[in-house]
Amino acid sequence: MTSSKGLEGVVATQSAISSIIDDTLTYVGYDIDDLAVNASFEEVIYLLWHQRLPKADELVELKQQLADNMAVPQAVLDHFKTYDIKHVHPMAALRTAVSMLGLFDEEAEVMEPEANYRKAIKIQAKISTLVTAFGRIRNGQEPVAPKTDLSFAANFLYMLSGELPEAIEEEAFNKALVLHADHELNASTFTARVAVATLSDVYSGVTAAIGALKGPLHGGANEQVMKMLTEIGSVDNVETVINEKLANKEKIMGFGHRVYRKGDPRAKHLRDMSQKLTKIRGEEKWYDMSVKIDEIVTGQKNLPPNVDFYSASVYHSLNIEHDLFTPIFAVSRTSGWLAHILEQYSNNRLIRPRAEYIGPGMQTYVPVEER
Ligand SMILES: CC(=O)SCCNC(=O)CCNC(=O)[C@H](O)C(C)(C)COP(=O)(O)OP(=O)(O)OC[C@H]1O[C@@H](n2cnc3c(N)ncnc32)[C@H](O)[C@@H]1OP(=O)(O)O
Ligand SMILES: O=C([O-])CC(=O)C(=O)O
Repeated sequence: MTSSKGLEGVVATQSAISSIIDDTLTYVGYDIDDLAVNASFEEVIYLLWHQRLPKADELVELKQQLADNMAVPQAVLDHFKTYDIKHVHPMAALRTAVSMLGLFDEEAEVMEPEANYRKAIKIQAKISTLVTAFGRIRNGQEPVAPKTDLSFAANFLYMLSGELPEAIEEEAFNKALVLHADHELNASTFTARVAVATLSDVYSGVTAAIGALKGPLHGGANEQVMKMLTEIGSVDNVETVINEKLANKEKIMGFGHRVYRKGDPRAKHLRDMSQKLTKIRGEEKWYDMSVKIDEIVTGQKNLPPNVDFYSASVYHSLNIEHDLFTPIFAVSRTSGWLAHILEQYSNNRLIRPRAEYIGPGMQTYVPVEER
């Protein structure tokens, strides 16, 4: 038995949700370049969950269902006040909060497809409320109730800041949500599928996925990108700092990918938004620094930026606190996780690979006093 480290190149399941072929990403056959320019996040949610775009009335219905389900139990919000919130990573808080949501859902253990679909709506609707409420409560502010006539993207920004977003902010945030929604069998989606393939419940699947997304080699990289940009501080410092990191064999966050070779097709959309938004904010340095880092890393290492690189300066330009970047990724990717969870249930088999054993051969037990 031989193993593939990190399961590289292993095809572990079939899926009709998204595909990456020759560096082209599609959701249900729609090119991400097309969706990024034209689709609302709500349409993408429907697309991923139903494997087709919604008709007008179906979209209205989904928006209404999401709006109707945004409130979270007060006890879950109160839980944010039971620990030292300023010293807790928001992804850790989100992981626990989503798990807690399951405790208040009387259908949590009901495994009928209709009940699982209802849970998908509830989780997708409530995750925005959780992230924005966390962001406010830790700053001593009260959570802001959603405005049900706003889009998913606008509502998130409204609930976070308490102010209605400008059109360009809503457009940029919607695009970011669309771009992050699904990505074939990435680590967190795989985690979700493994969890529910035991026929565990939907909340367990999403909670497990949040834990996997949190790490800096996956979704956590966007926060680390902003940390790096902040540490570098100015365009003049880029060359020295990046060359030193490369010489020390340090990984540059936001670069490289297990699957893409020529480049991540999502990055250019985020790059364009970063350019636009940093200019509007009068903070072009974040974009300029990012471009220079990109030139060096891509030029020297042939490692193009991934989705996490330019999203950092986009979110920063939307006045979002840096440790909320990964929770925002989770808000979007929840749509993909849920699509994969529903797909896994619909044609389930336990996921249980093998390990190539490399430990000692057969040994004989020796009592503790004789060792
Ligand atoms: C949404 C997402 O999850 S996108 C990915 C987000 N993560 C990051 O941006 C973190 C930085 N990137 C990385 O760590 C990696 O590129 C990953 C985790 C994305 C992919 O990892 P893998 O496919 O396992 O590649 P692996 O880590 O083995 O790297 C292969 C080689 O490229 C190098 N490399 C890969 N990424 C980077 C990087 N960002 N900076 C510098 N070198 C890198 C490795 O050091 C390794 O070099 P070596 O062969 O000389 O040892
Ligand atoms: O697919 C991956 O390995 C990581 C990634 O880009 C994503 O999850 O969006």
